[in-house]
Amino acid sequence: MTKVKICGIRDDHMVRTAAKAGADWVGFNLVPQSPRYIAGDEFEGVSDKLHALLGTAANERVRSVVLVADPAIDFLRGLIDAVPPDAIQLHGNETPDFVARVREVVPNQTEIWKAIGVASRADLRTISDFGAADRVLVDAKPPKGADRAGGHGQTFDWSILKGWDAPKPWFLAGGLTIENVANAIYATGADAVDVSSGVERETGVKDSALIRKFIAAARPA
Ligand SMILES: O=C(O)c1ccccc1N[C@@H]1O[C@H](COP(=O)(O)O)[C@@H](O)[C@H]1O
Repeated sequence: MTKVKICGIRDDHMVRTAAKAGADWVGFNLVPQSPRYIAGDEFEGVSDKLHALLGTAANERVRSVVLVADPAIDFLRGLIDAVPPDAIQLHGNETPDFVARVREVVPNQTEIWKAIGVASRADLRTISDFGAADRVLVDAKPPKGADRAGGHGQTFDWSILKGWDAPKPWFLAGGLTIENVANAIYATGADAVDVSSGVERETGVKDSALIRKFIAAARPA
């Protein structure tokens, strides 16, 4: 069954909605430039709000992911000490060496995911450099001049994944919607998908019905 991550959730109600709809992961965004940012106001940026959301996810038995971009190592230490998520998603310009450093400071029970923007088969080859990552998110590259690496609702040419021998577990991300997700899974062979913009009624505002429809579309009966 295709696994689904719903990213950019900002309130308890949507955590519960996603969990009840059958999401495998919920993602919380700590990228300040993002419209899905969960403001950090204390403890090196780990806010009470994030703490509460991670607690709700644990109660709802849905796995939690904290999305960061080019974080300071000390910031990650603070995050882990406060309340460790099930995964940390690195969605900036992190190098393979940096990801390896993150792996050293984050306990093994928290997975490290690395997002890679792709537009060609050559971009896919860079993935094998990220040996320290548990999973990769294969996402569209951001538009030119964008202030953040993801969450733009843009797809990429899925045909570049044809015949790809993935070196590790991976997600398909980038512009997935209730209309295109089934076709995207068919075209790429992805067994896990990640969505943010595609389940929003307006930028940064998740929609319960779209979350339910997206998960149903990713897992047709
Ligand atoms: O959602 C954001 O604003 C965001 C900001 C910075 C880095 C990543 C971000 N989102 C991630 O991007 C992909 C694709 O999102 P979309 O479905 O195309 O909106 C997804 O993994 C989000 O987690």
